[in-house]
Amino acid sequence: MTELLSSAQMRAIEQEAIQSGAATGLDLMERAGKGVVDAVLAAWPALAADPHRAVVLCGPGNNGGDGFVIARLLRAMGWTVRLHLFGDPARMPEDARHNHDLWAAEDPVLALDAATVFTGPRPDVWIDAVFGIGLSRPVPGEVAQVLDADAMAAWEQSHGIRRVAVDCPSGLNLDTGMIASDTDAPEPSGKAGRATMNTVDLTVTFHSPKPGHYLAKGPILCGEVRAVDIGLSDTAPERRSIMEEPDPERIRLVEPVFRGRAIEPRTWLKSVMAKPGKAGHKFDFGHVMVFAGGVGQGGAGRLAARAALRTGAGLVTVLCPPAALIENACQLDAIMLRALKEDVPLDDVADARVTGFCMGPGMGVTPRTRKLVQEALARRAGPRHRRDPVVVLDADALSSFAEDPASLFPRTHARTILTPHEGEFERLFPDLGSSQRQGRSKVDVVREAARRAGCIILLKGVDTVIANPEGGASVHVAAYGREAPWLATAGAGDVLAGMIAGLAATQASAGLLSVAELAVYLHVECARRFGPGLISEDLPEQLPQVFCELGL
Ligand SMILES: NC(=O)C1=CN([C@@H]2O[C@H](COP(=O)(O)OP(=O)(O)OC[C@H]3O[C@@H](n4cnc5c(N)ncnc54)[C@H](O)[C@@H]3O)[C@@H](O)[C@H]2O)[C@@H](O)CC1
Ligand SMILES: Nc1ncnc2c1ncn2[C@@H]1O[C@H](COP(=O)(O)OP(=O)(O)O)[C@@H](O)[C@H]1O
Ligand SMILES: [K+]
Repeated sequence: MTELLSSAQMRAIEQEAIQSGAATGLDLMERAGKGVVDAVLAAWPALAADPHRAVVLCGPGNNGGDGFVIARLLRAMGWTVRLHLFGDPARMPEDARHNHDLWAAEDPVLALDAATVFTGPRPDVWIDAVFGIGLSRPVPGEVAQVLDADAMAAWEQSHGIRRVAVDCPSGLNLDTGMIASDTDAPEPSGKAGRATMNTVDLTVTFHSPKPGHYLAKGPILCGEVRAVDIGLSDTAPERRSIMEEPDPERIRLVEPVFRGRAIEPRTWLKSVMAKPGKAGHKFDFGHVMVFAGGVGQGGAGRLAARAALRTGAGLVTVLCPPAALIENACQLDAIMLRALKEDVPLDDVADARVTGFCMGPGMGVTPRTRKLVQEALARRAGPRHRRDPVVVLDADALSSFAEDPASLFPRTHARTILTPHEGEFERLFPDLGSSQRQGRSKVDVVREAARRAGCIILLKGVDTVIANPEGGASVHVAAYGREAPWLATAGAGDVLAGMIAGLAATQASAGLLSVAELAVYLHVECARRFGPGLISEDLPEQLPQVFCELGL
């Protein structure tokens, strides 16, 4: 997992380095500028062969200061650089001002407006160093015009220009992934409130990536993200072991990376899953009960059940109303089946060996669903188990509490996870819904929801955020080479709920949040492995091959 640093954490680490005498602000700016130039040449080695043309856009703060360093380094390599500044040099912070002066002593500082920028010759490389973590309000109109997606069309063959952002495409908020003028939900298209913001090919950030590179519009705008080392040390770098829950102070990115290095995925899988390398009886790997709906409503539950079995649960049973028994019996083999009559308590059908409940998909939004959820949440660990059964609440199990979410929250426990999509999330947390965020990030609201609900919350999407009540949070993003648009298909969420239940019910020693992280990762791997044409039934069937390819 890579730790994603907020702007405030990044500033604190920088200040610590400066105050301790480890580096000066100028050193850091020089290393940042050099890091960008190196990253550009590494991304497009042909650019290193001979001098090219660059346009560098600089802003009034230290992001602009980085831009002045980049311009100077490219100039020293013989490049032709046109530099445009937004803001008053006299008011720039000291280090940025110093780099401005080094540039201005030899070359002009041009105005940053569309007329001046686009009347110059077509560059090979375009560097956006206008705003970074210091963005505090919407980008001013004249700058927005220059950064507009269509503006570059003023040059011929503009698609061939290599577009590079320093820290972030200017206008992107690195804490939230939103564009400064956004007031509400992230849109999938990258359309900003003002105009369509330009996307870049490469974003070079410093020391560690930031949440905004992965949340909301970040993945649409940033192209590829490279974090370059500028010699800062962090006092809290992934202090925890790989299977521990995240540090409440930090946000982590779900990926097979540990202590800053890529690790073999199997190391991660083995640390989270119970089965690899262990002998045991089927009951040693848990029993998941999945609740299915009535006649004609069983598909979602069956999908979840199949996913639970394929992820490694020793046994999986589908519970359904008696009238739906035949329908389910026709479709299930390895998965067991039991009828649950309307007036029968859960304890009558679930013995002490049940280690997980998956509830919601297809169950129906009914008082009966509410009652069963309450009964599942009241169950405690059986004599052979250390932990209470995991309870995964999805879909109708969540919507059944829409009228009175507060009646659910006192009953949840540490082995409860709610897996809403945005609509279900808004039903339980109306003030945290996507139209109510007002500058709060998806991580902020999921953390708040987890605190309120007293359990783990996983809010789905291209960016999936998982948080626990202590504030630990993870982000998984299906982007940057792991796109999975095939998951936008009915039932994909049911499969995810089943995967979480199946992994957690095995009584793996990793915590539930770590299990959920792995489930989300595997879910996307399954979709990517199958690719176009995927329907939800295909997802669990990919698991054996995905496990194999990940080295299990
Ligand atoms: N913090 C660190 O550790 C490092 C920071 N560096 C660079 O410094 C940047 C942060 O520098 P700053 O804190 O100076 O912030 P920025 O340079 O991102 O922006 C701050 C400046 O922009 C103005 N501003 C913000 N939003 C505006 C808007 N919408 N319209 C007009 N003006 C606006 C502010 O008044 C301020 O003058 C980073 O993004 C990074 O590029 C690097 O030099 C390396 C080290
Ligand atoms: N475009 C996409 N890219 C990546 N993941 C996606 C995409 N669209 C949907 N998903 C994932 O697919 C699942 C859909 O779940 P959900 O909305 O509950 O659907 P359903 O109720 O039909 O099962 C979630 O895990 C979500 O994160
Ligand atoms: K920038």
